[in-house]
Amino acid sequence: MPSSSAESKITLAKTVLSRVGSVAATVMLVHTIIHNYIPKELHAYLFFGLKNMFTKFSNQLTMVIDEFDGLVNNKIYEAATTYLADKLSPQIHRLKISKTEKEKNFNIAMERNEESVNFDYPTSFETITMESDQKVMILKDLERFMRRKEYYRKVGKAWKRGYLLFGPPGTGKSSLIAAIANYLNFDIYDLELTAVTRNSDLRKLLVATTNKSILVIEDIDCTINLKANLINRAIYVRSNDFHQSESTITLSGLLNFIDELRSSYGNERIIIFTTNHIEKLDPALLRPGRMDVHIHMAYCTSCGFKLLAANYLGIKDHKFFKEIEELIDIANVTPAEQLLKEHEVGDSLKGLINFLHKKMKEKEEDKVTKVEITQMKSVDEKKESNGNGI
Ligand SMILES: Nc1ncnc2c1ncn2[C@@H]1O[C@H](COP(=O)(O)OP(=O)(O)OP(=O)(O)O)[C@@H](O)[C@H]1O
Repeated sequence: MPSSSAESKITLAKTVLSRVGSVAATVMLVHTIIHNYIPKELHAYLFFGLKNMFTKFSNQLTMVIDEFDGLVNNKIYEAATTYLADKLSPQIHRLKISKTEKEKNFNIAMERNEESVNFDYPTSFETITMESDQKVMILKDLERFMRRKEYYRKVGKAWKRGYLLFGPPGTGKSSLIAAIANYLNFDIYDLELTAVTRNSDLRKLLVATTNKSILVIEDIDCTINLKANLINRAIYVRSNDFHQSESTITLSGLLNFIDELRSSYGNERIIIFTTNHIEKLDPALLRPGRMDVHIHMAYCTSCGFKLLAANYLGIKDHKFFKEIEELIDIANVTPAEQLLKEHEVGDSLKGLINFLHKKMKEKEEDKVTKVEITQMKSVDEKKESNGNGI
């Protein structure tokens, strides 16, 4: 026979289940009434009211202080981080704050739930492999730019410089940006344009950046639809409407952004665009005054390989060098990553030789496929023209 305490537990469980059932039925009924009898336009207000009613019973209040207000820095966030800087470690991203009626102070509890990101990027001009003439040219240009504050003021131009880095993937464009930042001791602002939806937000972004900064827009050809934007640009210029609401960043918005950057005086700023396809860019973007210096990052040459081997492996010569140098000039590759795959110098170089042979084979196969496609096309065209001729 069940004991009386077991019986009371079963009764309690039944009561709880029946209450849950009736609450669920009520919720369903309310939901159906709202959807069937109340105009759609009033739904949002009604749900807002219900939500407010229920949150009155909650014992939690979530206060969110965002780092940015839109794209501009939020001063409250800055004040909060300054205040908390000496109280918290950088790994802490969530705080629980409480104060009971009897206590005088606020209690702050910490939650560790996010990884910190290491922004220490050790690339320098010493570790970048590129033609030495090109490296010297870039360094001279940067130094001249830094020296010329007075000159820019005198000629009435803003103290800015635009660089375009172009070349195949993996040829060191991002590494060169890091090297420039390290050399000048500038901050890098990586502008993720796909996250910016309006031209006006670009302007806010510009205001939010500090001096001594490098604004980077990577893969510019992929970021904005240049064809669509050419059309947008025409509309923009014709209507001369600076307040039109675009849903995406347009080429005209981007050009205005660069021009505004170039006309704001005082602070030294560098803007760098990168692309794997320079031929896709609008000439308006490339002209001097917008992009002053165009830097071609090419595939590694035998000379570049020697520099890379000296930097990465600490060697100036090796029995495998001859074979590598012969292959590398025709293989069109970027071998930096390959050299770091193995611990032993010999293994690294052997790995690179295998990689170069593989690339050469792929190139040959690619060539054969292309020839076959061209032959098939010409046969088809012949057939078509014969057919038409009948
Ligand atoms: N010229 C180079 N000198 C030194 N390291 C290089 C060079 N080119 C590539 N690397 C190395 O190869 C890797 C890829 O380079 P990086 O990301 O800079 O290329 P990228 O041109 O920006 O590529 P993507 O166009 O795909 O963004 C990095 O680890 C980098 O250190």
